[in-house]
Amino acid sequence: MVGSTIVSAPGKVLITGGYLVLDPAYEGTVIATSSRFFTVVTPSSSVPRDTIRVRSPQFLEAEWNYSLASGSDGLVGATPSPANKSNNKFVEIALRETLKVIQAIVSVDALNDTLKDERSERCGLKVEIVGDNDFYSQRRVLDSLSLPPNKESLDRLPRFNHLNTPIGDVHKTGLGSSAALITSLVAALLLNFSVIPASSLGGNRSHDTAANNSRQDLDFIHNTSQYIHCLAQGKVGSGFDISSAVYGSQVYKRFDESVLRSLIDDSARPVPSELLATLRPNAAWTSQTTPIVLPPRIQLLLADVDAGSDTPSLVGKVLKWRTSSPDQAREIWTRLHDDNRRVASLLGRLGDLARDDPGDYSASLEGFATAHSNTPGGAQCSQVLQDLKAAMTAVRRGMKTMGESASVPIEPDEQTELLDACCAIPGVIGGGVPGAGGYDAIYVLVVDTPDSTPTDGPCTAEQVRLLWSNWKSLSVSPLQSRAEEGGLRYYDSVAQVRGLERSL
Ligand SMILES: Nc1ncnc2c1ncn2[C@@H]1O[C@H](COP(=O)(O)OP(=O)(O)O)[C@@H](O)[C@H]1O
Ligand SMILES: C[C@@](O)(CCOP(=O)(O)OP(=O)(O)O)CC(=O)O
Repeated sequence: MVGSTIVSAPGKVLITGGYLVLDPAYEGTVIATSSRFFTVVTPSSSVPRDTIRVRSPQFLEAEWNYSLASGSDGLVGATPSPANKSNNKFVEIALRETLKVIQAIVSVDALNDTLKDERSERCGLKVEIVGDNDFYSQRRVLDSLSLPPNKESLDRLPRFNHLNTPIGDVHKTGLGSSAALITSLVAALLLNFSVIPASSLGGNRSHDTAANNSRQDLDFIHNTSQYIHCLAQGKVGSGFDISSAVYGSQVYKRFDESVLRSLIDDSARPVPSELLATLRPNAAWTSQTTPIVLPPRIQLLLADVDAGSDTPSLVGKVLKWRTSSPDQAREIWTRLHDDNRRVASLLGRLGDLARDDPGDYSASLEGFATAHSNTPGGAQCSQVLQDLKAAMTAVRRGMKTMGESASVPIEPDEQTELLDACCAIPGVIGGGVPGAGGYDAIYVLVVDTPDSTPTDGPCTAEQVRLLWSNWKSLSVSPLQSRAEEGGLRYYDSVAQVRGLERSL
């Protein structure tokens, strides 16, 4: 096969369920973002034969070569070249383990046949990886251009902007770069070596059409990506990030970690047939995903507060406290569980109301956004909006209580002050600290005003962004991401992705 295989996977925002989702008894609601990671895989004569060359053109010193050679077991493995200037553990493990999985399905001859250029001569494999700007803090870039950290400045940056730094020095924003990277890379490799047909990924698909694509193939990509991500991270997390990268926005319940435990703990590293037996979709994978879509005209806003909390250390402390104070923890978990479920179910209810009576829905949103209780809107819809606001406030309170009880800054006071100010703006439904919380980021759900609607002043989203740019006690920088429902996507050519050709 000659030509590029291009796959993208979205980032994530866990709006409810932080910490709870680590336990299979509880779920989390995760929203996939419009910000995506793209992997482009091309058999190419510009790369020496028996070599995989990976480049991340947004970073300095970000080229890694891997030599392909058959080991004593007859399997083709990928070994990092000693000339590489740095390691990339996530990429290295993804290449090594995906190649193993591929060879459990296709012969070495078939694998080598794929590595041919347009003249049918043996060649190497070029792998290019880029992520949307939101995955990395752009503050330093904006500073160097003397631009303030606001939406207008970010809109001026090219897509897949070069960060002028090695990957290890970049500040992350919490959208889950490694999960989106691994998922897009694993999928692109499985497609390139014809283990999975491109049709299983679809194009701009919604959850409905995804159902028509091969769920089994998506599940296989999911299981393989979960395994590789756990191996690279050195732990089995809840996996909500990989799940949303594959299937899109959803209510997620984790898999039982025993399905991966022996593969991760096996220092001898499993052989391809063992890997395949576990990673092929089977009943041991117990995760549950229920697609979720934000209701029409409800917009997700995100901001990075650039203090960067360390998720593993927060998680360790919270889980330790949960074990040492089981009764108090159970009470908090139970209450949060109810409030989290209420948020998901009210979002679904709003979506139903929008479908059943769009006029009434719009009027209710207008009333909510302008805080005019006399705006003609359906009583039912207005009530659901108020209930959603109350449920989101309760979730915030629960997360704050969890943090205070475990002596961990899940929603630190500085964030509380900021979120309270956001939530006081008419049209803001609620907000919170995504995922594990800390000083990382905040999210806010707002009523969106259609461009065609004449407004007296700035719309809710603009008012929120104005608040952020004038906020003094924390440096708050907006992100550009919107909520999206979709997961993995396949593209026929780089021209289908705005800014991709220029960035490579
Ligand atoms: N553009 C990229 N190209 C290659 N590898 C990347 C890229 N962005 C991130 N990574 C990999 O992901 C790692 C970051 O993973 P992690 O610390 O888990 O962050 P996150 O919380 O964003 O997932 C980096 O060290 C690097 O190995
Ligand atoms: C605590 C958690 O439940 C949620 C963490 O969510 P984040 O979005 O904060 O995660 P990182 O990408 O690792 O920063 C841990 C988990 O579910 O694995």
